[in-house]
Amino acid sequence: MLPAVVKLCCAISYPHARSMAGLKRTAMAAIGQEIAHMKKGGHIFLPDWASQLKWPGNVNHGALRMKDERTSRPVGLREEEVAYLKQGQEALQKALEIVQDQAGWKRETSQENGDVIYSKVLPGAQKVFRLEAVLDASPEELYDHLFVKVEEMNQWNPNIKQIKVLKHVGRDTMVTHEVSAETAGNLIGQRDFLSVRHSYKHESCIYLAGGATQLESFQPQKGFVRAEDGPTCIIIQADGVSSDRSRFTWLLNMDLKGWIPKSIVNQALPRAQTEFTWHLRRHLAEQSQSRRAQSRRNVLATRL
Ligand SMILES: CC(C)CCC[C@@H](C)[C@H]1CC[C@H]2[C@@H]3CC=C4C[C@@H](O)CC[C@]4(C)[C@H]3CC[C@]12C
Repeated sequence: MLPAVVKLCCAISYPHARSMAGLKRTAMAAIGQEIAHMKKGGHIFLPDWASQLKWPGNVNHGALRMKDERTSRPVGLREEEVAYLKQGQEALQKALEIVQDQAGWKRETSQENGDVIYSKVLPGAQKVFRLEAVLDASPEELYDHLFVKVEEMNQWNPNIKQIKVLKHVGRDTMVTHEVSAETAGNLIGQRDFLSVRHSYKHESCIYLAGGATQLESFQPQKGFVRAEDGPTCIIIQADGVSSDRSRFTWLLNMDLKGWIPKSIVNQALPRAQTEFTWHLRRHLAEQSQSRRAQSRRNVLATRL
């Protein structure tokens, strides 16, 4: 299929390509070479430039423009896998653009523990929420709970009924299916989501991005309204003061679909963020408690 499409494109562009001169011609030749490389052995080998995303000019995460040492290496990926990787990278880029555009954010709630939720209405009337919190865990630990052990999330978060990884693409990208739990009063029925999730580590920052996707073998299921999550991201930054603390920024950008009054959705979403963070904190506290108990047991065992 791909070779046929490439041939067709070449045929269509041939008259234009012939009349090109100078740099344009050189660029055409380079693209042609890359396509030839990509076809090798039925696998698509990502060229170096594939990981170079187009970042907006004045972002403070501009360092992301540098190469990601894990994806810049040519990796043997199938065509479909490359598509998921690209979707994940694009979700990250779009989500960061939303987070970093400082205009128009309104404070929704601020809590005694310092957590703040801001909201903003995007062009097209979609309202997004941004939670800022400081958590008692290192970035690696949060990455472990929120990305590596994503399938265990429903064990500590009752708002998530079920979560399954349907596909892994390398270490940093996956396709997940989530089912939300019933909400209090059941004003909003259960939703299911099919998302591509992508993680990106850069220096002391970890990014977890997500966006709605499709999988042919996984059509919307009867009885569920398929909602759309993303482009969304969580940014985890090491806290300057302590290595066991992280700054947590979470952009919730969710289209719940179905016929629910806007006012209800706009209350449910920041509440879901607050609850999620509450359960995450409780889980982290339990984890560090059981770690401490284990190390006490280890000390005792070595003394005996
Ligand atoms: C308002 C009601 C109907 C929906 C509430 C459920 C929401 C809060 C749940 C459903 C699915 C959940 C997501 C499932 C998977 C991930 C990937 C992980 O790496 C970070 C958290 C994240 C992004 C979850 C955030 C919370 C989430 C969006």
